[in-house]
Amino acid sequence: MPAPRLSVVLTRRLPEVVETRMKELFDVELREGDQPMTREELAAAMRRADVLVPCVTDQIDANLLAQAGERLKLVANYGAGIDHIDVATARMRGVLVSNTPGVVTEDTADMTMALILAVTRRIPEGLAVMQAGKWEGWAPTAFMGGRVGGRRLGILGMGRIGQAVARRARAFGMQVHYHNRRRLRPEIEAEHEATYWESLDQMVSRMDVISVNCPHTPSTYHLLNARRLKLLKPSAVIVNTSRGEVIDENALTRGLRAGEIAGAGLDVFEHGHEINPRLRELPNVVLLPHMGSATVEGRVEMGEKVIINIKTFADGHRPPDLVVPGVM
Ligand SMILES: O=CC(=O)O
Repeated sequence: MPAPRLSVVLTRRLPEVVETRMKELFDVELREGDQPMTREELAAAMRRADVLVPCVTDQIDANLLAQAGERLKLVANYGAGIDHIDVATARMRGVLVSNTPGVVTEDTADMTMALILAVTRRIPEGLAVMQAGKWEGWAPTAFMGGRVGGRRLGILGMGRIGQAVARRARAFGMQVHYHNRRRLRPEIEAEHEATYWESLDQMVSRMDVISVNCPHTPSTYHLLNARRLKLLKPSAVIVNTSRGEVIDENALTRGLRAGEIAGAGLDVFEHGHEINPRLRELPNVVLLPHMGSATVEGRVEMGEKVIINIKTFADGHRPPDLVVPGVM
């Protein structure tokens, strides 16, 4: 007799091709609307599923895991970041967690570069003038931004995405610097022509652009706190396509308002989609709705990764993208 199909509950709508493939393979429960589940709905889903497929908008904390049913065996996250999942508690309760690394790398690095260009070249200001029908023609001193070529880029977190940003930045003529928990192997560092800074304080104080590309973990929470933000040159720009919690958003907002920081490009925020309203008022800030990995190709590949993780688990093996507590 074939083994019963796994019951898989999706907390959000996924691209259609992903949902269709999942329906062929598993006993899938799709979400009807595209609103995130409430906590009650999440708790109920975790009681009836063998596998839960959440994403960044779902907080899978110890409290919810304590309410999970006996049958919940795998949380197959749709996304690379797993800071919304209490992986250690899950593991203690015998629930595995997997994610979708790798497939978000290039798209997120593209978005990082787009933000660097948007802020330094004042693209949103130009767009606003055009959309308002207020352009009065070319002028020698209008919309002067800064040239990215020759600027020093400090990458905070030189993992897969940080290195993909480095490749792009060099193609734009930027000088690449980085800070990482561990220094890269010499041949990788040479490949990126990157300068390593052991001291984050020193790197922050010398860069023209800082790009946040490290995951959010207890040790990176507010890594760019009020004290470090004060070290930035007043001409410096910060971009963040990783997680908002790495920057103290209120301190950043104060610094931008006071002219102590020249600009920011933010795709992620400290409190999900609750954004410090003052950020929206600033002309030197480009805000995006967490769309770093949002390409059709990327979102389908993320779904394919989720499917491979579930299928491998269903076949009795360790999911290839198993998240090990404490390793991210
Ligand atoms: O933010 C997106 C992800 O974690 O994949």
